[in-house]
Amino acid sequence: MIQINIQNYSYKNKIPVIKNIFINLTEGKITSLIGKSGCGKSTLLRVLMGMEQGALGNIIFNQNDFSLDKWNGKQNLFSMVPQIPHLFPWKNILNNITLAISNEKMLREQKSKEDIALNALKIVQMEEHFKKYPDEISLGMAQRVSLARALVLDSQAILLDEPFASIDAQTRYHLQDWLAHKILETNKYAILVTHDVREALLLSNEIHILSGSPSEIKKTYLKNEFQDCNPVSLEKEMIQFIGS
Ligand SMILES: Nc1ncnc2c1ncn2[C@@H]1O[C@H](COP(=O)(O)OP(=O)(O)OP(=O)(O)O)[C@@H](O)[C@H]1O
Repeated sequence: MIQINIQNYSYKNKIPVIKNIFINLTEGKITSLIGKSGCGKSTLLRVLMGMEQGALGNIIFNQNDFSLDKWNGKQNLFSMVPQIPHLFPWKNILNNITLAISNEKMLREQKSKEDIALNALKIVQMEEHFKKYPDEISLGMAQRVSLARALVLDSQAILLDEPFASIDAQTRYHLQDWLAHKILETNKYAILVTHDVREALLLSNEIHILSGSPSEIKKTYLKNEFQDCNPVSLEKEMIQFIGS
């Protein structure tokens, strides 16, 4: 389990954006965060990535207690799959992945960076496209490459920031199902930020609703509580909490 405790975080203007965030992540499962635009979901992910510093709180993993005041971009517990995949257009798909592989990983696994990258592309079913360039693949395929890149970083947890937001409904449906299986198969922990209540209900083990100013967790839904509920009335209830 990864225990996340963010007491608060403010940008330099000192106005707190988030407070009292307690989240427990479970191996192989997806935990979703839902909230209004601007409530601080991406900020929360950026704090976990060590991209924003100065948060108060701690992260506990494998009996290690990491204080957030020492947390920075060198952390290797989390990696992120952004909403828009950031692939280098001048590198082919294979080299977009090899770039993310450290020399330590190569030595540890006794494999070339190319072999490690091809294996990650295989997990996301993109190995046959390895020679293509980012402008020769679809957005859904680019999202899978972005996930492969997160996988080679060897982080325990993957932070997914609205990964399906710009993808058409049919591809999204396919990728959602596929993603949940990959998280389980690779034993990763995952946080999914989404605006889509149905997506959260479909994929998550646990859903946290963020609202207020500063935002905090207003309501938590556990899978064993929501899996047998009527999805339409549950969706209505959640939307009310999102707006509160
Ligand atoms: N670098 C920054 N400096 C100061 N304030 C910021 C910065 N980045 C974001 N904010 C503010 O922090 C708040 C939360 O922004 P954030 O992007 O985390 O929201 P969000 O919930 O992810 O929104 P969305 O759903 O639209 O992506 C907003 O009020 C935003 O204006």
